[in-house]
Amino acid sequence: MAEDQGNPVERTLVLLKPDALVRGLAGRIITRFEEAALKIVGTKMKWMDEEFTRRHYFDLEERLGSEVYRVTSTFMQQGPVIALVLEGFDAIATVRKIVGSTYPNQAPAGTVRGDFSHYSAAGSIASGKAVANLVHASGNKEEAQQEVELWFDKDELQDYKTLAEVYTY
Ligand SMILES: Nc1ncnc2c1ncn2[C@@H]1O[C@H](COP(=O)(O)OP(=O)(O)OP(=O)(O)O)[C@@H](O)[C@H]1O
Repeated sequence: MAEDQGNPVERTLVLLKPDALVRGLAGRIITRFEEAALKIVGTKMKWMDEEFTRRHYFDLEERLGSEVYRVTSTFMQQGPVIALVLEGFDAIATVRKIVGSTYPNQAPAGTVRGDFSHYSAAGSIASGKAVANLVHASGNKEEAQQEVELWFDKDELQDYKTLAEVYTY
């Protein structure tokens, strides 16, 4: 895969957050990405600690304040996460579209967050909790590159062809 009408092949990072795993939704969420012909090129399971959470969400405190950072950091360390690197045309925007907006109560039906969750920022922060929104997905090119590098060594990423690439593109 090189380019599709000007759309470049991109790699993006997805985390299935602890709420996705404890609810047994990992397989169903991964299926949504596979159904959209996104290719899994890297995967691992990790229980994040404070230091790694800070590295992943390095700008969250500055962007959204210390309370949001505190609840999000606690939430992300409640259980293991599954990290995926997905590859495809326009993968960064495509994955964000499949995932839906940050606050599940605003995410349309048909998106992962809209279908499997319903929390709002206001309700969550009022009860001292993070927005349990099941997935993290890189927001833009720069973030995707930083996050893939943070989570994966080069030799942990695989190069192979899917049937869609062989037969469709
Ligand atoms: N107001 C809030 N109250 C509680 N938790 C919040 C709030 N805003 C954001 N969060 C948590 O912080 C995470 C990071 O927020 P960010 O603005 O980066 O959204 P996002 O890019 O959609 O989410 P993510 O980075 O997890 O993909 C959110 O996914 C959510 O879990």
